[in-house]
Amino acid sequence: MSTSISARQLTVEFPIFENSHRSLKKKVLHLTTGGTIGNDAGNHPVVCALDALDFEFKDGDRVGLVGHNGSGKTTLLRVLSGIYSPTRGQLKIKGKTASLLDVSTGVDPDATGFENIYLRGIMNGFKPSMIRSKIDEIADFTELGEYLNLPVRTYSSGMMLRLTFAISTSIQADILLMDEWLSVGDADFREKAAKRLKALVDNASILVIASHNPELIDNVCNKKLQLEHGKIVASEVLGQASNPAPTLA
Ligand SMILES: Nc1ncnc2c1ncn2[C@@H]1O[C@H](COP(=O)(O)OP(=O)(O)OP(=O)(O)O)[C@@H](O)[C@H]1O
Repeated sequence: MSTSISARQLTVEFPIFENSHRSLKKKVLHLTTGGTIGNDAGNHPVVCALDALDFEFKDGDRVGLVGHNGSGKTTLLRVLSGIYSPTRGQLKIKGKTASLLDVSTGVDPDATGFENIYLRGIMNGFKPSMIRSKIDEIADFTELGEYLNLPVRTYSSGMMLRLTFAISTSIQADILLMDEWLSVGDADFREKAAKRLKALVDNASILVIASHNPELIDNVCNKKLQLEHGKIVASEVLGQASNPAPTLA
């Protein structure tokens, strides 16, 4: 089965629970950032974060989402990952999706590192036997040793990132979703993490990444979609992506 993502008139609106929305609307009307403030069919105020998007991504696509703050990049990644449902329109996804958005979401601070590896596997729908087969590899990659037997609330932020990065990148998927290129840990770990991430990206059929770094988009992507106020305002085919682990500022 070939991997693909197809959107027709894909729209995501967020209701605004705010009494003074009329004055709010006036205030934000002239801002250059953010989705458009309007009303839904029931005349309730909403932010239109994605406004009737049409696009098609196929095998081999490395899509870079660019645009100003609040233009809708994260909302698009979240709707592709299933965190949000479209308010209107259609979204058809063929293939298994892995999301590297919000990698720390769902971590239980009172559970140990090992238990968190297991819990995340269950949340991702894996059978216990499958999780057990991956645990050693994930544990080795973190280099956290005996700390994996301690509750993660005792971890430093760098240790926590090692764990969540190792867990999130242990799943092979057809479609990979990223909000900026992940870069974690101290110098040695960062190099190791970059290799692991590159392997994951290379093996995915489709990559969709949002970034404010033009160099990253040029290095990694072969398509660029520019969003403004929740709409696609430009779509560009880039040169052949060389797909290296990018150097980040
Ligand atoms: N949960 C939410 N509730 C209400 N409005 C939201 C919510 N999430 C996003 N928005 C609005 O949707 C619009 C798009 O936001 P989004 O986070 O997708 O932008 P972005 O392009 O990822 O921005 P950035 O580059 O700053 O990360 C913005 O106007 C934002 O205020």
